Amino acid sequence: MRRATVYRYSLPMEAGVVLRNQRLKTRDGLLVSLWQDEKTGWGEIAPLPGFSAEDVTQAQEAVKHGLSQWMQGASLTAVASAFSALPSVAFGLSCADAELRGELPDVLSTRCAPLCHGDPNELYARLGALPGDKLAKVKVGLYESVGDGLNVSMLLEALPDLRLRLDANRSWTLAKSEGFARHVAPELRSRIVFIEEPCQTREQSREFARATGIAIAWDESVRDAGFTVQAETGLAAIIIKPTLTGSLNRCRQLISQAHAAGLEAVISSSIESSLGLTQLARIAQWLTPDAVPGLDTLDLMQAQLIRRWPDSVLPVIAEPDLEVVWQSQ
Ligand SMILES: O=C(O)CCC(=O)C1=CC=C[C@@H](O)[C@@H]1C(=O)O
Ligand SMILES: [Mg+2]
Repeated sequence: MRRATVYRYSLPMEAGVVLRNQRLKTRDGLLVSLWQDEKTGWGEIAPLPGFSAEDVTQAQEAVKHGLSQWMQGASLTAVASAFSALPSVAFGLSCADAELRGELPDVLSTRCAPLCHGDPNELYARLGALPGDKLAKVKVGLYESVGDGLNVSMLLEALPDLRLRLDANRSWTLAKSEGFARHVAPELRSRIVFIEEPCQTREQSREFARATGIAIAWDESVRDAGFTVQAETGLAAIIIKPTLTGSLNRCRQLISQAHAAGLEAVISSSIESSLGLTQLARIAQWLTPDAVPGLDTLDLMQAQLIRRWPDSVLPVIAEPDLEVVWQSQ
């Protein structure tokens, strides 16, 4: 016996969440809940506006189609993998599949690299209180690159055991990236674990790494057509955002390729709800246990969905309060 339900959600975001120049007032997506032989599996399908090619309506049509095939006996692993052109659908269905098959371990560590923002005193206190290896992430490239350099230096000087990941989202010209580096003393640079996509082109980012000795990581590039995982001088990591990438199998393939090339593979959020984030934390613990994932995005939302992120005080919306948009017969 098989049963499937698809829910649609719309979660209010904190005011001021801006993604690629677009204000995100609500985070909209789908949840699937599957049942087979006394087992349940959940998955979240949440195309990210400005990043995903598909939108929620397209995803919903595809999910209904895929789940109808599953109801008729198709393997969900195969159904999920067939949606390579709709990565959010492939990822969500493959998570539900992995839960149904008992493949996705339950162990959940909430350790992730905190995103640095807000009042500097509060931030220093928060970072100072991080247990063990202190690793955090700073977004750069939104304002003047010189200011970014000064800010990053201040943080590294204030907390001598802090290491930082930076993310510029391809926003700098080479000249701007040089402006940043000029204000980060060479002795501080080794504590920048990497900077994600500093420049507008990959070639400029490589040049930045060569000129400054600061390691880089590919994020957007991983989703570019024709991208292949390769070791390169100055390249430390690839960032994998499963909702934008595809099925768990596709993510596992990228992770293995990265590890074989001596690169770190970092699982990162595409601003999923607490349900998707807890699954990403479990995936990270399972497939990339040595890399701290980038999952500090729950507080951008005003509520959690179905499963609670340990320690979060945000209210949780339960299953009966969700809108059902499709159910198997
Ligand atoms: O990677 C993380 O630590 C958190 C996720 C994160 O930074 C992002 C998620 C989604 C869209 C982006 O604005 C941003 C990124 O650029 O990596
Ligand atoms: Mg990034």
